Amino acid sequence: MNKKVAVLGAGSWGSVLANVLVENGHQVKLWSRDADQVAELNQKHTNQKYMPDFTYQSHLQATNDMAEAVEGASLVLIVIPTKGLRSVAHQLAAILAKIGAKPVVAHATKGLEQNSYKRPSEIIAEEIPTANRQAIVVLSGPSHAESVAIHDMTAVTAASEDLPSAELVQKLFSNHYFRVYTNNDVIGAEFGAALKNIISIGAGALQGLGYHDNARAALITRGLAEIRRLGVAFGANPMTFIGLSGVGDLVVTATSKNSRNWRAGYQLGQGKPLQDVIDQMGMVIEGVYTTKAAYELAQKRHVRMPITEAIYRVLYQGEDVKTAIRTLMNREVTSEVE
Ligand SMILES: NC(=O)C1=CN([C@@H]2O[C@H](COP(=O)(O)OP(=O)(O)OC[C@H]3O[C@@H](n4cnc5c(N)ncnc54)[C@H](O)[C@@H]3O)[C@@H](O)[C@H]2O)C=CC1
Ligand SMILES: O=C(CO)COP(=O)(O)O
Repeated sequence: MNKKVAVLGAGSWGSVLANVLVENGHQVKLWSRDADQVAELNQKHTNQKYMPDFTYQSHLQATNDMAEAVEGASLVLIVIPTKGLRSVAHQLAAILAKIGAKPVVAHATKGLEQNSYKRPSEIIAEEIPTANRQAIVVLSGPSHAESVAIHDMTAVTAASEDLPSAELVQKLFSNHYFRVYTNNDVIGAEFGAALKNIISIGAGALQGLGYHDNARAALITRGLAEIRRLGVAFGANPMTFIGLSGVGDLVVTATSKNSRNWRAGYQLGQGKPLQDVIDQMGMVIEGVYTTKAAYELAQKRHVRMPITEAIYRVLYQGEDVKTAIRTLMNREVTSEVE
């Protein structure tokens, strides 16, 4: 089954996912807004800013023209940071309406929109009318671009309310190193994906301060408890949080130096100012923004998220990381299961 696929966003994850599809024999057009990056991808098959030292398949074609990328595609996969997702979905909607196309639209974005607290699939659903798309599919799970690029064994989830659409994504992506499961819990998949970024910052900060294995395990486990609480409050299936898009993604990002969120947390733990961390990363640190959205959402819904609250105080109220940890540990003791 050879299909035409458009991938919108040529950062580390979009470009590597596009490369997987090319390796699977599909015709892929990778769109980027950056003309220089497109030229580099087409001429040298590299993407130095986002995937230094990696060489892409020579059949991977990049373009600066979104309409050219989308023409004839059965699947359009959007891999843009949450902040830019709405504007890209808006541009895509205009093109789909103009050419009268109706592809499956998937995304691999992990975050919540500032102020609206919308999940990525909600943003896409608002921007692209059903006349111009099939169901929306969420591609999520433990998957650092750097590991997928070197064919590390990877398992992820394609979540959609529409099983055939999830199965299309599953079929297009699955191969000997990349295994895709389906799931119908879009809400759970998206909350797990967004909120693990917050805990990953915390895990990095602990390591930056010199804490060890027990501290990391405690943070991951109690972090998962509050991720689940918020997700379930919005209708997620609790079981999703023990799956790939839940604990799976949490473990990979809270234990890996490949994680931008972990690296950001590590530097914060070592005392570097947040703005310097953001400026020097050169890639999106979704957790910085998701922390604010999740904190506000939890306050509105009266969901307890003590770790998220602590990280919010560090990122947005200038609290010292050590003080935040002390406050967390000195809270009144409680039952594990609530
Ligand atoms: N890097 C990874 O290993 C993984 C990343 N993700 C998620 O995928 C999403 C994208 O992440 P990365 O590829 O890592 O980001 P990145 O920082 O490497 O690249 C982002 C890309 O999006 C483009 N972009 C940003 N705003 C835009 C806008 N308004 N219009 C057009 N293009 C825009 C940038 O030019 C860049 O090409 C994030 O939500 C991230 O959490 C998910 C799984 C793995
Ligand atoms: O979501 C990811 C891996 O599954 C990527 O995490 P980072 O954004 O922390 O790099």
